[in-house]
Amino acid sequence: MTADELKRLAAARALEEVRDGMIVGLGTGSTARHFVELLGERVRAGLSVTGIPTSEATRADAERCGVPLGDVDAVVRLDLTVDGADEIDPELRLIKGGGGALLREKVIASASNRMIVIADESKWVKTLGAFALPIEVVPFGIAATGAAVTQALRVCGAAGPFALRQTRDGHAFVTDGGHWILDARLGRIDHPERLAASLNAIPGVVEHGLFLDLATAVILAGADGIRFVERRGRRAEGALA
Ligand SMILES: O=C(CO)[C@H](O)[C@H](O)COP(=O)(O)O
Repeated sequence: MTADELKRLAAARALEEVRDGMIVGLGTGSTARHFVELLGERVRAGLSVTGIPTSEATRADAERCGVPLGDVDAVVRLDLTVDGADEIDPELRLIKGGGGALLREKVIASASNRMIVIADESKWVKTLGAFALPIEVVPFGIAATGAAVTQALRVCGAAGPFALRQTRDGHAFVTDGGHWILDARLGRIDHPERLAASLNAIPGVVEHGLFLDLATAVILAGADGIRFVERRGRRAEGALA
């Protein structure tokens, strides 16, 4: 099976968690897009849900698939968010933001009673950090913010180079919120909580791709089938080694 087929399998399993009347956060990326498409099929078959998209790209997908959308500015709490991830560790800590939607994804996940992450098994890692950590920053004062990020990474034992994310035509990639992204190639992140706190303390940093204590479950699709991993205590139950 291809990675894309595995992503669709994970998305299909997540659909089983959706109930009539739910307000559902719609993640961003190729795995989340499968979920939106499958949700659209269920809506056409009579399911009633209100979707809250985490990006303009997902909004367009949801509209194309006929998923009814709510007003994010009027929603206080969501029942469930289903989203993809770039890396997932055994404590269900995540790196997200490969698609550049980390800020809205985190806002929506934080306001959700449950966050289910859907992924093919290649996203499961023992230690976070092989995937470059996205750090969303305001363009204003970028040199000073960059220096503060360098210092934060060093203090947290995660020193590594970072680069401004660019579009194919060489311009700075601009997020839906009008910010830029620094992608930090750290190799491994031994202390994600410490690094998250240090980055959060930098005024020019809007958000970062470390999603800690947010995912309540992960649906991993692999060659051996689907694994539903739930986070009950510190370490997830049913986790891979
Ligand atoms: O965080 C994200 C977007 O900001 C995505 O969920 C993450 O990049 C995974 O993407 P994909 O499902 O395409 O592998």
